[in-house]
Amino acid sequence: MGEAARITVIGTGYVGLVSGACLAEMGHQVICADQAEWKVARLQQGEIPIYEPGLKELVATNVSANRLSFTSHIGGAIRSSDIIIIAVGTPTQDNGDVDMSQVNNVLTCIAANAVTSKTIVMKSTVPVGSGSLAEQHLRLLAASHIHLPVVSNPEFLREGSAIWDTFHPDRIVIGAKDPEAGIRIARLHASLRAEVLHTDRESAELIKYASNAFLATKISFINEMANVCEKVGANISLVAKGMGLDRRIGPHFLQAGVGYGGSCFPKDTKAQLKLAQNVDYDFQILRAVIDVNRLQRERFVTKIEREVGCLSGKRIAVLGLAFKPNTDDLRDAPALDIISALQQQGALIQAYDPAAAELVMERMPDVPVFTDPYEALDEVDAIVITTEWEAIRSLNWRLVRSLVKAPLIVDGRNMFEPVEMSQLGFTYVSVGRETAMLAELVV
Ligand SMILES: NC(=O)c1ccc[n+]([C@@H]2O[C@H](COP(=O)([O-])OP(=O)(O)OC[C@H]3O[C@@H](n4cnc5c(N)ncnc54)[C@H](O)[C@@H]3O)[C@@H](O)[C@H]2O)c1
Ligand SMILES: O=c1ccn([C@@H]2O[C@H](COP(=O)(O)OP(=O)(O)O[C@H]3O[C@H](CO)[C@@H](O)[C@H](O)[C@H]3O)[C@@H](O)[C@H]2O)c(=O)[nH]1
Repeated sequence: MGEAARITVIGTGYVGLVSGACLAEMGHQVICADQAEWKVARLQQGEIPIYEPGLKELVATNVSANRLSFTSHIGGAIRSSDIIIIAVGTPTQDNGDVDMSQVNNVLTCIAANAVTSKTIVMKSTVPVGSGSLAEQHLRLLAASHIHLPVVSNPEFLREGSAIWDTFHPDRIVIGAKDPEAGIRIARLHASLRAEVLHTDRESAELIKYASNAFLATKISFINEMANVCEKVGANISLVAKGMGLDRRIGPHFLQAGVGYGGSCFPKDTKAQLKLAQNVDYDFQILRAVIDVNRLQRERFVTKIEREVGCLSGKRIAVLGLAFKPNTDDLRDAPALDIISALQQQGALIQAYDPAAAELVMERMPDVPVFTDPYEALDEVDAIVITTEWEAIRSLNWRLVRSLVKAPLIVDGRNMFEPVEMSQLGFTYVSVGRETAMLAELVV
């Protein structure tokens, strides 16, 4: 391992908490600071405010080893560290511009509290040029003898596998104007055997948006292919498999369904589109990616209507509410839009999610959410699957068949083999495989 560093991570959300705990595990001395006192209080009591597999254990181990602590006294945390990692939120505003207010508040706080020079790491996803603006902001506010170089070190972790991703990154991107600051940040990750790409700061900032935009493009592309499959009687699972075997394409992010959600792809694609507009460039592909993703949710609701008929008064079980499995994150979760659309047409929802139930009850108090999936399935006219949780895959589907009023499954994540579900007595409708299913049955 390289030398242990004294680090403060500001923002203890999905990224800050995971990064802080992982850096502590790598041997560094880490303070996680957040302005949300309730969050810090829970963390100090050993509770984890989010659901992320393995995080509770990782935090506990490093707190016990005195390498990790939590505070809401951000100034004190800044003063006692040499490296400050910014991991606060950068939501998109209604016009597509990135809301930098959380980052700017942190910068002001750093300038006010830095009595010695420190390296500032921008881990939040920020538009190109933000690192340069941040450095100017700090230079204006901090004492003149204090050196506060800003290094861009975008984060690529996925929720649900965030710890694995942090310890096994495909690459670590470091964008620095001050080469020594860049090397200092690269050294933090010396114990990981990962490729480190040193770039200028602007390129590093853009790599993050470009990566998310490209992954979102793959998803919208495969969803459009799925829509074509439905019209021509092909099976999108086989089409994706055949495409993915080409090493130039690769098998990942070709899972058709209700489209992408979450805290990143929706906001980062919109931000990138706006960023291009701001420099007078019309990023046409990205506009289509965003439109296709919105339409994919609407198409899915239409598909449910087509199968169920008039939705008024119909009981619908919606299985899986978080935007993806293994997280409780509901930010831009397709399930929530789909539930609202079904409710607008008079459907009576019975929802289930293994991790996000409590959060949904807070956010949508009129939606009954069950923690026992079988209760959600009782006497329903249709089952709608919106997130591919293992807990849903491993349900006793024979038992489910006996509980429901009508044996109809509309699967927005293509979780099952159509033939197997048909053999269990269900009418099974998924995305991009409907006609292919009929063909298989005929054979
Ligand atoms: N969630 C992901 O999977 C992911 C992955 C890669 C990158 N990112 C990027 O990382 C950044 C953080 O995302 P997140 O999902 O962790 O956000 P989040 O909303 O979960 O967490 C942000 C935290 O920052 C705290 N905060 C806000 N202003 C503060 C301030 N002035 N001082 C101290 N704390 C403050 C909030 O209380 C909150 O706990 C965003 O820019 C996001 O785009 C997110
Ligand atoms: O083939 C696929 C793959 C994903 N999805 C959906 O896409 C969304 C995002 O999934 P995923 O990328 O696994 O999760 P995130 O945690 O949002 O991670 C993305 O966003 C993060 C925040 O920027 C980045 O750090 C990650 O690299 C990037 O994968 C989810 O709704 C998935 O259901 C699909 O519909 N089809």
